[in-house]
Amino acid sequence: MPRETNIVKIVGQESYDKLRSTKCLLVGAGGIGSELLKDLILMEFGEIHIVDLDTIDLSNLNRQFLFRQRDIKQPKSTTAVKAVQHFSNSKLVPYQGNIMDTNEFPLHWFHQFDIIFNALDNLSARRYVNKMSQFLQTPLLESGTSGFDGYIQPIIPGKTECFDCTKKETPKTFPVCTIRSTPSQPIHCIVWAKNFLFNQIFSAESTSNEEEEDGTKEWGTDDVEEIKRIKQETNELHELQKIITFGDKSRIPEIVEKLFIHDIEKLLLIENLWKTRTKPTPLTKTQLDASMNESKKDLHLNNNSVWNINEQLSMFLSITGKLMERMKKEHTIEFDKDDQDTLEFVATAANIRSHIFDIPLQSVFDIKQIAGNIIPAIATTNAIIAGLSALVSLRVLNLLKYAPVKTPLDLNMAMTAKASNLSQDRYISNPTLARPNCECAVCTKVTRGVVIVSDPTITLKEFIAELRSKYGFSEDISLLDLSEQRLLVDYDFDDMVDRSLDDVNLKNGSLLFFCDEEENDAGMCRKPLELYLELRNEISGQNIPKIILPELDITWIKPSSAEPEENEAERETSKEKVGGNDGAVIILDDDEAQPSTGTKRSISELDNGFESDNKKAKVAGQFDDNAIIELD
Ligand SMILES: Nc1ncnc2c1ncn2[C@@H]1O[C@H](COP(=O)(O)OP(=O)(O)OP(=O)(O)O)[C@@H](O)[C@H]1O
Ligand SMILES: [Zn+2]
Repeated sequence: MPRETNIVKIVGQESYDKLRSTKCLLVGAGGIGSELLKDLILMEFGEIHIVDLDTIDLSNLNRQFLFRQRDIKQPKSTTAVKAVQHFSNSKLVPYQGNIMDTNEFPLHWFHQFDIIFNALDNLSARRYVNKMSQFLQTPLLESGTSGFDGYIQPIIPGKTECFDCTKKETPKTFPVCTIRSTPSQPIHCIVWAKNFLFNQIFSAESTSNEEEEDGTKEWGTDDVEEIKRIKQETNELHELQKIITFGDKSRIPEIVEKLFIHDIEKLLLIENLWKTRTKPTPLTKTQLDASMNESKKDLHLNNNSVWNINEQLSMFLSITGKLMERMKKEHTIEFDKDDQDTLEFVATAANIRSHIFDIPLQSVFDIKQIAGNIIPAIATTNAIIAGLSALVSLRVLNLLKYAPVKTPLDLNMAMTAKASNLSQDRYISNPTLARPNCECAVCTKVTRGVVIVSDPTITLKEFIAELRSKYGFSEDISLLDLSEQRLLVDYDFDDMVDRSLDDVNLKNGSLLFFCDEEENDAGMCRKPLELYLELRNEISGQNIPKIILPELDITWIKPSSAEPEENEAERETSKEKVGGNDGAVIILDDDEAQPSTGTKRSISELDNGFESDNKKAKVAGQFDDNAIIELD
C-alpha cells in the first residue's frame, strides 16, 4: 500500500493535498533535525529546505542515524538529504550555511516558507529564527532536548508566546572572587583550573592585564586587599607562564609552591574572608617533596576512581612536565576534554585546590563531564521530540479535521516532566499555549516590518522623511542601526543626515530602530518601529520607488515601555565576562545591569539579537547543548 493511502486515511484528501503543497524550512540537521527530516518526509510535506552550518563529527554517529562513518567531515545538510532521498516524495533542498547569515538567507528568502522547524542547539540561532518568524508572521515550531528532557513549542506570531516571551535559564556563573579566593564547591575549583590557570599558563601570549590595571574591571568584591591580591596573582601567573615556555622541568616544583602554598598563605592574610568561612590549608613542603619522588615513577591511575592527595600531586607534577615538553613544539595548548594531558592537568589542579579548601575531590571522569560541558544526548528523547514537533505541525497548519484549531490558543506545547522528585521516570505534559507576554521586547514592544530599498544612494534625510510621512512620526525622531549598535540620527545628532544609506554602510539585512519623542494628550507615545532593511538593487528602474514601506499599524503605548529590545542573553552579558575564551563561565555580579526605562537608550544598551556566537557570550539555555556548567 503506498504511503499516501495511510496519510490520506489520517488527514483526509483535502488536507493531504495541502500538505503536498506546503513548503517548510528545517533549521538544524543534528540530533532532532535528522529525526524530523525523516518524519516530515514520511508525512509527505511538499518541499523541505534544510539548513545546517556544520559538518559531521564522529561523536554525532551514535544518534544522528542518517550519518555513517564514511560521512565524517561531510556537510550535515547535504549528507542528510542524500541519505533520505531514496524514500522521499518531498522535494528536498539542502544548504550548508549559518541561518543567521543575512547574505545567504535574507529575510525575503524566509518568506517562501509556510512553516519553520527549529532543531537547533544554541540560543542565538533560536532567537534569530524566532525573530524572522515574527517579522514574517510565519509559524515556528521550536524544539530542544537536554538528556532525558525535551520540549516543543509552537509559536504563532502575534497570537501566542514567542521564544523570547519567557526568560531562558542561563548557565550558572560565578563571581570572580568565589573562583579566585573562596571556592566552596568542586565546580569552583574546576573553573579556576580550566579557565584561569590552564588558559593563562599554556597560552602563547600573555593575556593583557591593562584592563585590570586601569581600574575598569569590576571584581565582585569591595575588599581592596583582595582586589590587590587578585591583580598581583594574575601578574604572577604570567611568571609561571614563562617557566612553562622556557621548558626547564626542574622549576616545576616552583609552580606547585606558588599555586598551592604561597598563594594560599597570602589568602589567609585577608582576615575578612575567613570570618564566616573555613580557612584553607596550604600544602606543605613535605607533601610536595614526597610527591616529587612518586612523580618520577610511571603512574597508572584509574580515571574512574578518586585519587588521594599525594597521587593528585604526583600526577600534577608529571603531567605539567609532559605539557611543558609539548609546548616546545606546539607553542600554545588549548584545553580539550579529549586531550588526556590537558584533562589530567585540569583535574589534578582542581582536586589539589579542592583538598586545600576542604571540598570533596572528584574522579578524572567526573571532571571531564563538567569541564567538557557534557550533557549526554539521548537518541530516544530526540526521536520523541521530533515526532511531537512533526505531529503538532499538522495542528498548526490546521490539517487535522478531527482536532480542529479554532484559535492558536487551542494548540499545545509539550515538555517532559519528572514524575516525582524521587523517580527518574518522565511523563509528557502538554499545556496549551499562552498569549504573547506584554513585556516581551521581541514580539510586543515594537512594531516590525520590512523596508525594501531599491536605491541605497538615497540619503538618511530622505529616508527619514519617507518614514515620517508614511507613519506620521514627529520631527523629534531617533534612527538607530541595531545591527551595528550605533546611533544614526537623532535630535542632537544630525551630522550624518546628508549621507546615503550606502555611505553609512547600511546593508541588506541591517536592522533599524525608529522612534520619536512625541506624546499625545493621554501621555502615550508611538510604539517604535523595528525595520528590516532589504536592499533590492535588481528591482531598480525608472518607475520603481526608491523605498517601499510596509503597511503597519502604528499604535500608542506608555512611554516607559517604548524600548529597543534588550534580550536576556545580552542582559546577562552586560554583566562582566571574565575568564576563558570558551564561554561565559565566570561572570561578576553587577547589580547595576538593570534595563533602563526611558524611550532613548544609550547605544551600549541596545541589542539586536543578531550577533554572531563569538561576539555574544555563549549564554545557553536549559536546552542548549552549549550549556557550560549546567548538567542534569
Ligand atoms: N546558526 C546555525 N545555522 C545553521 N545550523 C545551525 C546553527 N546553529 C546550530 N546549527 C546546527 O544545529 C544542529 C543542532 O544539533 P544537535 O543539537 O544534535 O548538535 P550537534 O552539534 O549535532 O551535536 P553535539 O553538539 O551534541 O555534538 C547542529 O547540527 C548544528 O550544526
Ligand atoms: Zn515574545
